[in-house]
Amino acid sequence: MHLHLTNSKSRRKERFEPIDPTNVRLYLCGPTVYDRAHLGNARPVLVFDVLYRLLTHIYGDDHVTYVRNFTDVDDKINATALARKEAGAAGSLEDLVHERSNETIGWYHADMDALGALRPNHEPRATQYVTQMVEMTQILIDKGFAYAKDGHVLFRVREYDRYGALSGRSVDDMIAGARVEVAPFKEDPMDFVLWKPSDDELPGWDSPWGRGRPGWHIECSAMAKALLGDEFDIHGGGNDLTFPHHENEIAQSCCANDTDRMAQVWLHNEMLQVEGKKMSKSLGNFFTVRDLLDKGVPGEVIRFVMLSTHYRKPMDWTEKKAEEAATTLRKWRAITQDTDTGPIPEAIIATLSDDLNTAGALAELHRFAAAGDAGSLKAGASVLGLLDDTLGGWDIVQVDLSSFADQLSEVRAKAMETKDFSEVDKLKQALTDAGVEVRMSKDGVELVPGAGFDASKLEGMA
Ligand SMILES: Nc1ncnc2c1ncn2[C@@H]1O[C@H](COP(=O)(O)OP(=O)(O)OP(=O)(O)O)[C@@H](O)[C@H]1O
Ligand SMILES: [Zn+2]
Repeated sequence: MHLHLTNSKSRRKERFEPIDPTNVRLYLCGPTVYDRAHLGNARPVLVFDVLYRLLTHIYGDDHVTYVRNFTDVDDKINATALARKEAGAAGSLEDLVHERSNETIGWYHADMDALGALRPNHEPRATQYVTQMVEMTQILIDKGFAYAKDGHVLFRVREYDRYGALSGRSVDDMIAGARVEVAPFKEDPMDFVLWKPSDDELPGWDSPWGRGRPGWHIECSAMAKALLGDEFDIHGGGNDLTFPHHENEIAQSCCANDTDRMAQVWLHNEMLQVEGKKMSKSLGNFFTVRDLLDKGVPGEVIRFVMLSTHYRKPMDWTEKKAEEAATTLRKWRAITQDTDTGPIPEAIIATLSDDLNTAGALAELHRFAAAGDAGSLKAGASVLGLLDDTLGGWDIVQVDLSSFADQLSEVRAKAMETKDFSEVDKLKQALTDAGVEVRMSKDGVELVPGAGFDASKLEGMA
């Protein structure tokens, strides 16, 4: 059995052969740490988490190196720090910038942990690799691929004849379709920034081109090189990063390192959407992972919903999907409660090896559940990071809601006679507050625990 992945570079599903099977190397572009992650930001993390789990299963725990960076050089981080300083916060601006990044990284860890995403082997912060970024920029200048002008350093896109190969577009097409900035310090509007000057009061680093800071793209090229080498196996991110970010990473790395490729496989997830549009900060159509967790949706339910659509397809988050996931997980948790994990079923590995078919793997788990094969269910689920004892926020106490349904029927019957519905309303409210959906019809009362169901809120009421 072999792992196959769709390589964005060839636009084909290819058999995966690691460069070095004793050290399979992955890089995922991480978040810019200026604010809470929205649900869309969690998608690449969960896709890579399953990939990481699958690769460690195939090649061994100590034979996979997974790097995900933090971009902690950013105007919005600086803006928050400045606002805090102006509001009288203690410490230098530099301290406040650092404080903001640390705070956001803490949130990110808490949120992704709650989704059961394993921590990567390395989580470099851009600010720790500025020396390497300056070095790489200097190499590009020395080779004629970049030039310095007015405190800026720019990459000369027309010098790299393979530019555009990843997205399969010509430079001219890309210029036509992109918002490329024309600036007096650019030889060509297509050229992109490797280094730019920094204001005196903002964070900056000394460089041969004056005090400044790195551009976003060079950050990933330098961190990937430092931790994974000149060429590595799989590079990923959302497909919104293909152009220009990944195209620029390839240009920088290949030209600086004299290589034909940066990564052998480029893996891109499709977008999480809201009414047909990418969920994004700039469109304002987002909610955060924390919003959902705070509403009582267990991390495991979020994870299940995200994995129920193949990573190369766009998807929506819906309440209905969350309800269904919660129902399934509650059932599976009940089945596997006292079960020892069995051997990992081949069917799960085979399905995931077919381009990370997570939806297919969930269908396999449904089959194990239907057949009452609790050992395979638990073992198979572990590769997807599900049914894990460490996943919190999840009430697995099996409550019998039937006594509440009886109670509600009784009070309702009484209220029909007295015409005083206050007791009915009170009980209904208590159930709703505990995350139970109350359905009343003339045929009776039906109670359905929702994704945010919290059994502890019903204690002492029956
Ligand atoms: N709606 C989405 N669905 C799936 N992945 C997404 C979505 N939005 C962003 N991503 C991915 O999240 C990761 C982190 O991206 P980044 O920090 O640049 O996001 P951001 O700038 O906070 O988000 P936005 O794109 O909303 O402005 C990237 O891999 C990006 O491709
Ligand atoms: Zn990147």
